[in-house]
Amino acid sequence: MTAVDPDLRRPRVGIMGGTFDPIHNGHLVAASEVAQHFNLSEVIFVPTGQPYQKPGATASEHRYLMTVVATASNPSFTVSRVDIDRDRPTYTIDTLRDLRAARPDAELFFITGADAIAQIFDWKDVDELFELAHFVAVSRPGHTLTISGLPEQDVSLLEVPALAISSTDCRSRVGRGFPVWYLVPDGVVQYIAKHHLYRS
Ligand SMILES: Nc1ncnc2c1ncn2[C@@H]1O[C@H](COP(=O)(O)OP(=O)(O)OP(=O)(O)O)[C@@H](O)[C@H]1O
Ligand SMILES: O=C(O)c1ccc[n+]([C@@H]2O[C@H](COP(=O)([O-])O)[C@@H](O)[C@H]2O)c1
Repeated sequence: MTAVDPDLRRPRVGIMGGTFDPIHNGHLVAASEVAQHFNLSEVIFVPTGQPYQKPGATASEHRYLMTVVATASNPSFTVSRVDIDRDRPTYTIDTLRDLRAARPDAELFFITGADAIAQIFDWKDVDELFELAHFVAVSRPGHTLTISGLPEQDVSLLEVPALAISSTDCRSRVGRGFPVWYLVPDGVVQYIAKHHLYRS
C-alpha cells in the first residue's frame, strides 16, 4: 500500500470572523473565493459576541440569526456561536483557541479583509494568532492590501471580485429608506424589515 502523507488528509477549514451588522455579499464572496482558492471543505462564519471596537453593535442574536439566514443555502458554510456565547469581549485569540479545540484535526484558515489585516498588530496576543491559523487577507475596495511586517509564511493575500459594500453603508441605507436588495441576501433584507433593524 502506498504511504499517504497524513497532512493531505487534514480537512482545511476556513473561519470568517466579523460583526456582520448586517452580513452582506462582500463577506459571502470573500469566503467563497478563499474556499475555492485554498480548497477548504468548510467555512465557519463566527459573528462577534461583544465587539469591543464596535460598542454600538446590534444585539448579537440578531447578527447571529442574519448570518444563519445568509449562509443557509451553501452546504459548505456553517455558523458558530463560540464568540456569541462567550460572556466577555471578543478576541480572535479566543475564537481560534475554541475552534482549534473543537476541530483538532483541521488546518485552520482565518479570513480577513484588507482593512482588518491592517489593524492586526492591535489585536490581542497577535503572535500566538499565527500559531493557531494561517491568515488569508482579501482585497476590499477602498483599502490597500498589504501584509508588510507580517510573517510571510503565515499570511496569504488573495484578490477577490471587488464589491464596494460595507455593513455601515447597509445600515445607513436602511435608515434613510433606501433598498439593500442585492447588497445583502434576500433573506437578510426580509429579516431586517421583519425586526425593524437600522431604522433611525
Ligand atoms: N466588501 C468586502 N470585501 C472584502 N472583505 C470584506 C468586505 N466587507 C467586509 N469584509 C471583511 O469581512 C470581515 C468582517 O467585516 P465586518 O463584519 O466588520 O463588515 P464591515 O462591512 O467592515 O462592517 P462595518 O462597516 O460595520 O465596519 C472583515 O475582515 C472585513 O475586512
Ligand atoms: O482579537 C482582537 O483583538 C480583535 C480586534 C478587532 C477585531 N477582531 C476580529 O476581526 C474580525 C472583524 O472584526 P470587525 O470588528 O471588523 O467586524 C472579527 O473576527 C473580530 O473578532 C479581533
